[in-house]
Amino acid sequence: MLIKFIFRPHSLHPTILSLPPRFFPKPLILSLFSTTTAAVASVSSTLDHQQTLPYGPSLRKGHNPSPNFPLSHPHPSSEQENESNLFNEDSFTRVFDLAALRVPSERCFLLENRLRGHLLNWPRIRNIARVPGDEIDDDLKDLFINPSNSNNSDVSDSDNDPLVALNRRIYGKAEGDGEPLSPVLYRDKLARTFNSKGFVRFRNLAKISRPKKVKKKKEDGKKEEGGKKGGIGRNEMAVVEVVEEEIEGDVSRLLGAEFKGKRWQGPTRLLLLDETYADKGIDDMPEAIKAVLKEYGGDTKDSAFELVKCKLTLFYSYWQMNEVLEAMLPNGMIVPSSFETVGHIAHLNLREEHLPYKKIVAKVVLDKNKPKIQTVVNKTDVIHNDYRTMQLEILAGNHSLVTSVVENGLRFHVDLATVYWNSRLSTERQRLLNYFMHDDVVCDVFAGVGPIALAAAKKVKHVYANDLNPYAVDYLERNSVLNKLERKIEIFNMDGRRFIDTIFASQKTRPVTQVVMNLPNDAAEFLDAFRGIFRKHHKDRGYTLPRIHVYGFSKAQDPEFDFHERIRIALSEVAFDVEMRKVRLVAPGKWMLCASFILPECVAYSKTVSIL
Ligand SMILES: C[S@@+](CC[C@H](N)C(=O)[O-])C[C@H]1O[C@@H](n2cnc3c(N)ncnc32)[C@H](O)[C@@H]1O
Repeated sequence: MLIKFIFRPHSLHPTILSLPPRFFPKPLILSLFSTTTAAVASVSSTLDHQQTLPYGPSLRKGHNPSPNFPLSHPHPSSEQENESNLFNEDSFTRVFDLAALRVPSERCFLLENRLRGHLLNWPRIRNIARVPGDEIDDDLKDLFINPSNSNNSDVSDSDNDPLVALNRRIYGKAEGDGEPLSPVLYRDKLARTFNSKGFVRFRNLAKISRPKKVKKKKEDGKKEEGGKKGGIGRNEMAVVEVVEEEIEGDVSRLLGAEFKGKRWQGPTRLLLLDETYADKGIDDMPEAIKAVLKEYGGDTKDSAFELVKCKLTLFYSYWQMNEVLEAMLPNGMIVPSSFETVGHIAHLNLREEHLPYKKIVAKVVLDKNKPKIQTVVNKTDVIHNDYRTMQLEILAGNHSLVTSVVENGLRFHVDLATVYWNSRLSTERQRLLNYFMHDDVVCDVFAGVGPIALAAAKKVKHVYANDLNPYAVDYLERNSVLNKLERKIEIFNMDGRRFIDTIFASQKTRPVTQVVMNLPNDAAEFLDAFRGIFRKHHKDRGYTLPRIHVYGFSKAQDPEFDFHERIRIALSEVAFDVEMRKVRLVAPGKWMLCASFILPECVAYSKTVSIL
């Protein structure tokens, strides 16, 4: 699978960055800033520049709650660096001050529609936020909204107003408003006062009787992850908090966070307003918002509609790969923002200029693509060995290069250290498969771990597959068993030229109708092996001439013509039709091509053969 690579130079204005100075390599800091401290833009200077910043969330906006959080390893990664020490994730925490409408939960969707265009609308942030204290039990809600409905036997007869009764419980006062009881006595009193169903009504009271759960500290000291999927909540990528004054004698521990004395307003939600309204008062708000407040909120003291200030905190996990890299790589450097994947392995192709930052880049790629990606590698050299295996350096994650890939409905086990695999060719392989018919017999000369051979085996009558690399043959065998295709495929481990001779010379093999030669660097040069393959047969017996699909590279001005020429030379024959197709551009000016043709009769029955 290929994840698109977008190379684009980034140009963070240095004075508005609120990242610690050590994000930048020293020479750059010296050339761009008069002092290193200038690089640490203060919260106020960040805000000063916010007008010039792009709309939407950005690491250059908001403020870092701990701007001086030291980065343990500021500089380009060295070989010894431990992944967890490369940079401090807390440096990427940004707090944004916002305004929000606090509305009753049951109305939030209706109002979300009505206020469209005035809401925050940031990627991956829901406009409707839940905050601690926005929910209450339905039973409690009834009690507050319709006090007269209350049939709670715990409400003392003398207390006609259930709120007063509840207040008594909260403050633990004895009858006659005596001294507050100690929490222990108070709890004891509550326990005795309630019947067995009492705890059902006041679930939080039941909770406080239980010992508090000790949160497990993660080994690496990181914040806990998980929680509600895609939503906003603590320990996730973002959290919303309402900024409000402290209420004296916080009672939330007794009756749950949702009960906040007079401020309690039933189940509510926050509708996060557009960032441009952050500092505005009600009067400065657009008419649509004012209308909602007027219509539903008014001046009623108990109204749940209110304009509140809140803080939206975005953590390291919120930011996308390119945003994090942009902040860390030196100004002007092209940000590597995509990679190829093979199973759990992300395969980078870093440029020379990225190499000093390769570990940082790899860690970000890993962090941002977990759990699918478990290992990040970089290709260190061009492929130039016989087996076409890549020279890879493991940069982050687990060190296993054995992975499993699903292609064309088949599963392949591959070890990138010892065998060839290229996910970019999956479309081409699929195209080739469409060419094959049920009664075909396919011969794959350079089969690798079997992406073409096994997919063909699923469709055609029989397959002969070969590879020179013993590791590839081993995986090809395993993959044939894994996909339950071992009966339809025969596997060989020999040089391609010898394999062609073996298959066509043998009396035992079935007549081959399709030949695949996918070794683009030099497959055309193997074509001479087809000279005289039917030399021992009589032409009139009507042997099927196989269709050959051969791949090749060309850097020529006219790549099709160039490749055609090479095929003609290899077969020593000029008069035959070749279907030529450009597969893909593998490097600037270098094409991969596929030529398909029926082996000319004069070549197959030639009396002169190539020397093996
Ligand atoms: C480009 S890979 C293609 C593998 C497979 N067809 C695929 O699409 O993944 C070429 C394969 O040819 C094998 N090879 C290289 N030289 C060979 C030779 N002389 N004879 C047979 N196989 C060879 C390599 O080991 C490698 O697995």
